[in-house]
Amino acid sequence: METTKALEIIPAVDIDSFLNGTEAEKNDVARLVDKTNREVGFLLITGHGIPQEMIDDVFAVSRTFFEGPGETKQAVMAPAGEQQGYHGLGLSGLAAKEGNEAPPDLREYFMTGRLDVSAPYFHEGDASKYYRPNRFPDGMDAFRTKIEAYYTAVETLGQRLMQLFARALDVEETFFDDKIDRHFGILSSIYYPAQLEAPKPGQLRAGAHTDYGALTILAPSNAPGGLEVKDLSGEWVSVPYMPGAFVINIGDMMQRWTNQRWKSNSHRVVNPPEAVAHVGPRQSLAYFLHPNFDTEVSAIPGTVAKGADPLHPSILAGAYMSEKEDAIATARPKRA
Ligand SMILES: O=C(O)CCC(=O)C(=O)O
Ligand SMILES: [Fe+2]
Repeated sequence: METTKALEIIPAVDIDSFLNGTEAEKNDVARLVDKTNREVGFLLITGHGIPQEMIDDVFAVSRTFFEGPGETKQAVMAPAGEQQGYHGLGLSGLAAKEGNEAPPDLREYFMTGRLDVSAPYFHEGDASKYYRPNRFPDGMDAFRTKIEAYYTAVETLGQRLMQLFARALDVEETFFDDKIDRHFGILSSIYYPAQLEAPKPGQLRAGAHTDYGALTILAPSNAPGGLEVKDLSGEWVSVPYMPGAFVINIGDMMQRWTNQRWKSNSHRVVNPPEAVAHVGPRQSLAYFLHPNFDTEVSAIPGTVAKGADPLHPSILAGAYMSEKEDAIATARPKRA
């Protein structure tokens, strides 16, 4: 499908007019966001204020890490059941979350959580499960500083996007503020290697899945073998690459929060065409915004019709996450 057609399904929104605009401009952006989130749950945003150079720096330090010595990666491996740290090639598959049998995804990734988890809140009760300390490789200072700077930038953008979402949902713009001020958002720097051998039948760079947080801020790179999302008729559409734009999508928790008014849509990362598969890797940066672990996710006022019951019971964000993680753990794909 050509880009213009794809942009009708997944529109590009300049959010500068929300961040710095008049009331009328803010409302225009909010209306468009509401429409898109109802229909496809994916949009592109420009005017977000994060310089391309900052994104490119994270791609560069990440590439050095992923293409560097195996020992460096092993040393910061995330232990089973933990997110922070390195996740090796062929160890996990996103399709498993949906209960689908599939060979492991053709990707490796490095995950960074909240930068400062020293306050007591992050250690009370179950909390420490969601707020683990980060695991950075020794002697790679640029890797750490570039990732941390980017984490802070997308963390702030995520908070502003939640304000935009609140406006789009016709609640106070600050509605989500105290529900995400101690979020357990996590940044994944993902590396999809060049494919020197053909993938196994059914094997993808990332199998079809939905994200489970509130929203995802994705910085893709312009390499063949990219992101696809389901359109209204259930056909896969390539998400267009637009320099400087982020892809924003709704996760399962936001779908629940909006009583399914907004769609947490299925997406996947396909393999590159065979002729260019060996040429190089694809990289992306995905920041998953998860609310505070003790935030109650229940239908937002106005999303349930008069006299109707909410479609889902209320659930704590942390408990919801654990449920999903357990489902993945029991459905781990077979090693290729
Ligand atoms: O790399 C991408 O473009 C998307 C990755 C993704 O969907 C995920 O990690 O949840
Ligand atoms: Fe995803």
